Amino acid sequence: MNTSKKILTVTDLKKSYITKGNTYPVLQGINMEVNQGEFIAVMGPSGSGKTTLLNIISGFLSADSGSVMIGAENMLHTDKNKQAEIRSSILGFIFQDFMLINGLTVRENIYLPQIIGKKDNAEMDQKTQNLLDTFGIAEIAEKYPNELSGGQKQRVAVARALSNTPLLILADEPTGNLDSKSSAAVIESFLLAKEKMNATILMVTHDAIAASYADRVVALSDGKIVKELLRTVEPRQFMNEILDFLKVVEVSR
Ligand SMILES: Nc1ncnc2c1ncn2[C@@H]1O[C@H](COP(=O)(O)OP(=O)(O)OP(=O)(O)O)[C@@H](O)[C@H]1O
Repeated sequence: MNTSKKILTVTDLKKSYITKGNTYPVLQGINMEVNQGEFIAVMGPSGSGKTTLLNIISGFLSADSGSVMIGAENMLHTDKNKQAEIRSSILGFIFQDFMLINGLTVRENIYLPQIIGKKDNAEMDQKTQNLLDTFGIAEIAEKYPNELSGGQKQRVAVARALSNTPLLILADEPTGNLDSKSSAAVIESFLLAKEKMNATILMVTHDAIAASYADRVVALSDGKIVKELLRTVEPRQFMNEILDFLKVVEVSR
């Protein structure tokens, strides 16, 4: 079920890094809208500003100007405490290296983000169990992260990111370190989250196969969005469109 409710609106976002007195513009006026239930891939050459964009959206990094509205909140004009509250209540994160807590079981890792929401224990237990079932990881619920395969870890990471029912999931190269089977497990998890929970996913990736399952590919080059590709065809065919496009961007730099 897709609605057209806007989850994220980025307007004229600019960011420069200053190194040894020199200013290097990285984001040069990014405009972008994400609707609830959309799966978006952000692609572009190395150094084009993808991670910088994700870090600003999540409030880990400040911007020079522009706005980042997440729901009704402007991430750029809230204090650190409010940003932390937004991160724990509205956002879900998936990192390349999973960031699971090694001393906690799979079940406990998934349970943890809910604690901040002050729900009752039975409700949190039930939510955790639902996520374990949805992502096919109930059988490994009592295992610890170092006892899991890469694909299993990533499925746990996706379940954990959904645990506090976030408005928006931010994923930075979630298939970056994975073999093709584990990458497929991640993408299946995203598609499942979208289908069953109407999750909204913004994924930074170099992986054209992963991106080919997105509803939309936003292509960054030299700090600007140079193209948006809307998926209207099957993933395999869409991947060819993405690869053709990326070739053009690399050559024109
Ligand atoms: N903390 C920093 N200080 C100075 N420059 C930085 C900093 N972080 C990133 N940069 C520079 O900003 C540019 C964009 O970096 P960013 O990590 O956002 O790119 P990216 O598109 O995510 O790259 P990749 O695909 O290689 O991960 C790069 O030229 C990088 O060297």
